[in-house]
Amino acid sequence: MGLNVYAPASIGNLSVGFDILGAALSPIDGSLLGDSVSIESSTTGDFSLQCVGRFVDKLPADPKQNIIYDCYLAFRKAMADMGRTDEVAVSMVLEKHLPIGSGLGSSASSIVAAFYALNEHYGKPFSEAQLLAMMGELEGQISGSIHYDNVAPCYLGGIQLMLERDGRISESLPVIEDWYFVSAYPGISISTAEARSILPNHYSRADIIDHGRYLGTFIHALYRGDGQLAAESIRDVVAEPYRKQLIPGFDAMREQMMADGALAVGISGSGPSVFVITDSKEKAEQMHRWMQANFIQNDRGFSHVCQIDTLGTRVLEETA
Ligand SMILES: Nc1ncnc2c1ncn2[C@@H]1O[C@H](COP(=O)(O)OP(=O)(O)O)[C@@H](O)[C@H]1O
Ligand SMILES: N[C@@H](CCOP(=O)(O)O)C(=O)O
Repeated sequence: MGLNVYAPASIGNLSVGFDILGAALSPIDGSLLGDSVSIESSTTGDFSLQCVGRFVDKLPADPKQNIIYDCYLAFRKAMADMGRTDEVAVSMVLEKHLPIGSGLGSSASSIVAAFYALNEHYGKPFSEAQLLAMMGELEGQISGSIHYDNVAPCYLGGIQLMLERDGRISESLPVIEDWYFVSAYPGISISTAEARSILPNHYSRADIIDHGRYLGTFIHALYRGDGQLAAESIRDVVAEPYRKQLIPGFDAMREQMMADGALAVGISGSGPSVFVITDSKEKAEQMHRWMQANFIQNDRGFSHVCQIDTLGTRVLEETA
């Protein structure tokens, strides 16, 4: 029996919660914005990985350099640690729909889809919390330090707040139902590890106070269902001031979106994708068209009107 698992794109940080907030996204036109992984028992007895899809060309040529292979090794080791050593290997197919270094949680999407598929395939040996811990570790292997703000929303859906306590890595926050997100990827690549390395090691007291106030207000406003206050609190004093120069036209884009009635604008993850929040579908569609005409740099770029994906990672198809 085979399975096809889909893991949605995500916005790390949501501007106001560096490494501690993240949201999963679904395009409102029903298209899938995320990687998917198919899995079945290997007929040769060896592990195999085939990669297909629009953004496959920037993946490492050797399947054993793909993060999916590391997920497989980590999963097998964890099963061996629980005494399951005689399991049959698997054949996997990765459909790479998220560009690498896009700020849309591309590596997280592959990692989450792979672990979810492996767990389903081998009869769910691990709990949600155990899987999430493994996903975070693999994400940390890529970006240089463990951060759950992509893997958690990608896996669990919604807006996730990282608690990082034993057994409670992340918890869902309330979602503002009428928020539309325009998610625009300009078509160039930024390495997460490099975008982390340019950030300061220390911040001023004023920045720390602002950061605490904005994040606290954001979470308070979500629980009150006050979308206006929540959006006004989406301000980034930690990363955007340092990362925005890596994104061509960022300031002009922000100015235009605010003039067009955006509730909030920010960098998606470590960029170069950006997100815009509005409470009107019509405005979101107008902003999406502006992004297509003005922000996207080349034919690899794209823009989508999205809402929060509350489902998270799921099985799309089971085959006999
Ligand atoms: N399945 C995969 N998906 C994404 N990146 C992968 C995958 N396998 C290996 N990689 C490597 O991991 C790194 C991901 O870079 P990163 O900037 O963290 O991307 P993103 O921010 O999009 O997750 C790249 O060097 C890429 O070659
Ligand atoms: N919190 C991380 C998020 C990185 O997201 P990605 O989609 O760019 O991998 C960071 O800002 O470094």
